[in-house]
Amino acid sequence: MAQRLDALLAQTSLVVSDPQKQQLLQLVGLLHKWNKAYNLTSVREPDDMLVKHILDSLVVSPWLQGSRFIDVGTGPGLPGLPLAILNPDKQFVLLDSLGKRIRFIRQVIHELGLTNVTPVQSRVEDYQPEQGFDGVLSRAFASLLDMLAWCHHLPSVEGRFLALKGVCPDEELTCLPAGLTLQAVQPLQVPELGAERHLIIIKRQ
Ligand SMILES: C[S@@+](CC[C@H](N)C(=O)[O-])C[C@H]1O[C@@H](n2cnc3c(N)ncnc32)[C@H](O)[C@@H]1O
Repeated sequence: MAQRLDALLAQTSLVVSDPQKQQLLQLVGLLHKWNKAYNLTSVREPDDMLVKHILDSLVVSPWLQGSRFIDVGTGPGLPGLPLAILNPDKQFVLLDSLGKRIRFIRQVIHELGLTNVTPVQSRVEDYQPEQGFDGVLSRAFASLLDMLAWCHHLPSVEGRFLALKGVCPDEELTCLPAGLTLQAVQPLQVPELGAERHLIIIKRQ
């Protein structure tokens, strides 16, 4: 599994230390183990998890600007946990409404010794942070327009939405809510995924 991770990372420009690789492999191990009882993801095989969950999350890292991020509808911590492992100098709130997913994230934090992750069990609409975030991350959470409606209170004045999507949601991009503007549609290359990925970056006007 370690060689497989190295081979995948070699197809990216990401710089990942040996301890970080170890933590990513531990995360896959825990996902695989807990998935049997908790049904955390439909991706069952560790090898598939490396591509579809770990690499698919890590490729967002170059677009993280700032120091405080929230991953809404994080499920079992995706993309938040891989990004937190790769960016120990940044803080990540991982939010989901389901208790069993937050319990899994707490276990990962404990076993990997992560100090930059805060799990929160809440519906995103009800969550009122003391401070806005530099980035609001989402993957497989909701339609773009629903996500923007439910999360409008989360970014700081300069903060941005970073939505990880498959095919670019062109139609939704033509009707963004007032006060928001499209900053970029960034195609992402996920090694060996064989599917389109895009990062939609939206900021305040
Ligand atoms: C399809 S899963 C995606 C999980 C993860 N982001 C991923 O990419 O694998 C969507 C997650 O959003 C959570 N969710 C749905 N509506 C929510 C809401 N209003 N507030 C918080 N979490 C929500 C669900 O509990 C679920 O874990």
